[in-house]
Amino acid sequence: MSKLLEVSNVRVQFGGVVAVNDVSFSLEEGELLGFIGPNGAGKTTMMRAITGVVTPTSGSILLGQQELISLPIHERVRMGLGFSQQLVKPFRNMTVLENVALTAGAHLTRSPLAALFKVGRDAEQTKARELLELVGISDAADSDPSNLPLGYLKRLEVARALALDPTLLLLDEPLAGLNHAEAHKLADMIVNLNKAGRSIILIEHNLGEVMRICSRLVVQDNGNKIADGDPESVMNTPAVRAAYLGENTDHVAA
Ligand SMILES: Nc1ncnc2c1ncn2[C@@H]1O[C@H](COP(=O)(O)OP(=O)(O)OP(=O)(O)O)[C@@H](O)[C@H]1O
Repeated sequence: MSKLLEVSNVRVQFGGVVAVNDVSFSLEEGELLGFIGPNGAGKTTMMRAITGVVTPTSGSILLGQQELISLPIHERVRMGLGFSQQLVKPFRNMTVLENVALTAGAHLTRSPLAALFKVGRDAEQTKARELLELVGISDAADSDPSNLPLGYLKRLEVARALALDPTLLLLDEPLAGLNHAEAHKLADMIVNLNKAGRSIILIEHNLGEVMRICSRLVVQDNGNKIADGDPESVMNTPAVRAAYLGENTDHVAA
C-alpha cells in the first residue's frame, strides 16, 4: 500500500475560533477510514480544507505527490477527489437520473449550463443508470428528488459523488437521519465501494456502523486530533471516552 493522502499540521481558524488545530493524519490507498468526533470537533471543516471550500491558515495536504492547498476545487476534483455533502441538495425539477448524469457529464465542460445540454449523451445516461443500480435506487431513476425520502436522497448524494470516478471519496455523515435498517444498508454499500478499490474517508456520528465497517479511526475533538488507530483500541483510549462522555459508547468492548 502507498500513501494516497497526507494531511500535515493543518490549521483552520475562523476569527477567534480554531476549528482545526494543527492536525496531521494520512490515508493509505484502499483504506476505509472513519473520521469521528463529537459535535463541533472540526470534522466538516477538515473535509472542507481537503476539498478546497475553506483555506487552511497553515499546513499541507498532499494527494499523491501533489500539494492541494493552492488549487481550486475543480482542479482537486479533476485529480480524483469526490465528496458528498452533509446536507443533501439535489437539483429539483430534474429527475434522479438526470441529477447523476449531469454530474457524470461535468468533466465535458466547466459550465454547468453547457453540461445540462450534454446529459442526453448516451455515455452519461448509461453511467448514471449504473451508479443508481450500484447505490440501490434505480427504481427512482425517473422520480423528482423532491418526492423522495431521505434514505433515497442520501444514496443519490453518494451516486453523484461517484459520478466522476473519484480515487478518494469523502463522505460527510451519509448515515445521518436514516433509521437503523437504512443506515446498515448504506454502510454495507460503502463497504462494497471500498472493496471495489475506492479509498474512503467517512465522517460519521453513527459509531455502531463506524466500528463495524472501518479499518481505522481518526478522532478529532475540539479541533485537536486525539486518537488514530484500530477502532477498538481507539474507542478504549481515555481521551476518546472522555470526549464522548455522555454519548453512547456502550457497544465498545470494555
Ligand atoms: N464558516 C464558519 N465560520 C465560523 N465558524 C465556523 C465555520 N464553520 C465551522 N465553524 C466553527 O468551527 C467549529 C467546528 O465546526 P465543524 O462544523 O467543522 O464541526 P463538526 O465536527 O463537523 O461538527 P458536527 O459533527 O456537529 O457537524 C465549530 O465551533 C463551528 O462553529
